Amino acid sequence: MQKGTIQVQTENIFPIIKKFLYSDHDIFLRELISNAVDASQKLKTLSSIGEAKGEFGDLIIEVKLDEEKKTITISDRGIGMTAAEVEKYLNQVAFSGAEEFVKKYKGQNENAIIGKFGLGFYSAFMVSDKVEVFTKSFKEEPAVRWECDGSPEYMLEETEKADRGTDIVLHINEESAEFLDAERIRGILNRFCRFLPVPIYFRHKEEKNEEEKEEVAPINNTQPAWKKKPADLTAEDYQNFYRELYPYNEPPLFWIHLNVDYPFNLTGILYFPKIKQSYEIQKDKIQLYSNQVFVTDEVKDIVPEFLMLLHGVIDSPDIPLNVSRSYLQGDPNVKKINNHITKKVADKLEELFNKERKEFEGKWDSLGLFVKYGMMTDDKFMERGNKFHLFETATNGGDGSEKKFYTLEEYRMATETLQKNKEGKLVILYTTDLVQQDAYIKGAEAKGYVVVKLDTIIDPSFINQMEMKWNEVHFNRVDADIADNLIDKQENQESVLSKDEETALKGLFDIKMPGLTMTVDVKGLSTEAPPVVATRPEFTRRMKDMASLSGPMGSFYANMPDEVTLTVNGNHPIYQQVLKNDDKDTQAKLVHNLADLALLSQGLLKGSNLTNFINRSVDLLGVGSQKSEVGSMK
Ligand SMILES: Nc1ncnc2c1ncn2[C@@H]1O[C@H](COP(=O)(O)OP(=O)(O)OP(=O)(O)O)[C@@H](O)[C@H]1O
Repeated sequence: MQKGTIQVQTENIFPIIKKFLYSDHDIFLRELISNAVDASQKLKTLSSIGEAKGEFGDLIIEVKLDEEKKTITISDRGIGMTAAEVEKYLNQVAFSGAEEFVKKYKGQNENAIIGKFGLGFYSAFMVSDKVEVFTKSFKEEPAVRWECDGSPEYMLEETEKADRGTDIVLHINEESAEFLDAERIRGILNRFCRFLPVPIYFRHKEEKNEEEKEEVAPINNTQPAWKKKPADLTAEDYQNFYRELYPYNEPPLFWIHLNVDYPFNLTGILYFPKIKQSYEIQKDKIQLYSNQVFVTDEVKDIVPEFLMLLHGVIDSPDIPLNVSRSYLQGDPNVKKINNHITKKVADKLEELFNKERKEFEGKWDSLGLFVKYGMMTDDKFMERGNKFHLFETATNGGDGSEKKFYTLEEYRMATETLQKNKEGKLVILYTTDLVQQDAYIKGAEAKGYVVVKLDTIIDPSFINQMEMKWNEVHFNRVDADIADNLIDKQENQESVLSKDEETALKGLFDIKMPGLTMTVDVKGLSTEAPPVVATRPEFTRRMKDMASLSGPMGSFYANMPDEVTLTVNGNHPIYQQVLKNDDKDTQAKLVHNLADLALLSQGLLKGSNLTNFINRSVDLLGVGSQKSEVGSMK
């Protein structure tokens, strides 16, 4: 057997690193500034344990753009490197001095160090023909200059440098000329470095004036709210931070401050935004940071799908950032983080619900969306959500009191006696349109039923899913049947019409109308109920609604005729007259009009059907008055 080490040819591997290390070239600046932050943090750590002596002064980082010389220089006042360290850290690709430092100084705030892989520095070659490093260690050793043109050969020599720290000079290559633009650099700094813990100043050639230089403010906020202790923050602080992140948004509803040390490291603030319209929902508003370095705002694999509606910041050094994104889903830390966030969000909602129910109800318009979405997509969250998911009543019940909110349990208690069907299932009555379904809501309320409002974009799917997930619950839209039949209790009603009369009446209502498939049912309802009620069976209506939301096949189904049931109230006095009318033509027209009125109240009378109704009504008015004239002449 033979064992050995695979040989890697640097000449071959170097171009690959340069080209494929990061797909996004902007990140060279993030990597080099992260190194400068690390160098500054290391100095603080060493000084705190007495290994670095003396004053270390202002640990600022400067980014200088020189358009004429075509250079970008990143300078720090951190620990610097000795010649030996340059050899070790910069000449060995994938040897991370950061990792070495973290291991050596475990327990000394090592989480503040960003570097991990020993590759970041090489991203400089993605945009440079040549990279120079001028560095002077905090140790009493001469400064050195390192130079490399991106080939595996480098140059290292002693040099003069007044201050401790490192200057990295990038000689920007031709293809990367875009980075010689001050606004472009400012944009990258704002994106990646906005919350780094060391002040960063951006200077470019135009600001030669020394006085002006003093006035330039750091581009970053070194102490973002999520890094502070919740106890040290007021509501205003949280709101201000939200405004800093999203200057154009309305103030958030509330927020959750995340702060975990174990078993993984996670800080952050998640905000619940105010949502006025469900179509406004924007995903991908959460920003992901690693040690205050911006990483991405595509958090798809890190937060549960339904929580992507939230806004804010998550910061974790434990999320493997440099690895391929598809790997994230399987990463155990990511899974734990996911579960933790879900739990925290549920905790917060439950706490608000228990402690400030009125306020919670007031925010239900926006909150409902998260809660429902969460309950549909995450079974663990559903268990929690059952406690604070609310049904809002359609109306205030006509007694001037406010609208009521019920949890499922409360709804069950309030309606149990009236709203159980013959199978013992609880029937939840809902409306999707307060105006359109007004008559039906009133009808149901008159019977003592509680109608709730489920009118948002996700409610149709929510209803379908909850019927499967909740036991013994059935949803019926309030116009799915006449009020008497909404809860299927199999109670028989007496009709004043004889069997023959019922058959005759049913025959009269056998009307054909384009775009509608009608079923007619003659029943004895109360004399006050309308003469005809049009209802759309829950099941077929739902199918059609769902179909209209989905692709081309969907629109095929959506264009199928509407299915309608006409319930003819045989007890209504009008039929005594209609049945006695000898003028068959007028009789047919009267019946047709009664059917049309019912369809009209369901919004189903359209196009030629509507035109016909109008013409027929005019006709009937004419016939009616003619007849009475004839009568009076007699
Ligand atoms: N500005 C600097 N000051 C002092 N040391 C530095 C500086 N830049 C780089 N180094 C040293 O060079 C090493 C290699 O840097 P590099 O960016 O390649 O890797 P890293 O920061 O360790 O990890 P990552 O690939 O995650 O960025 C660093 O760990 C550090 O020891």
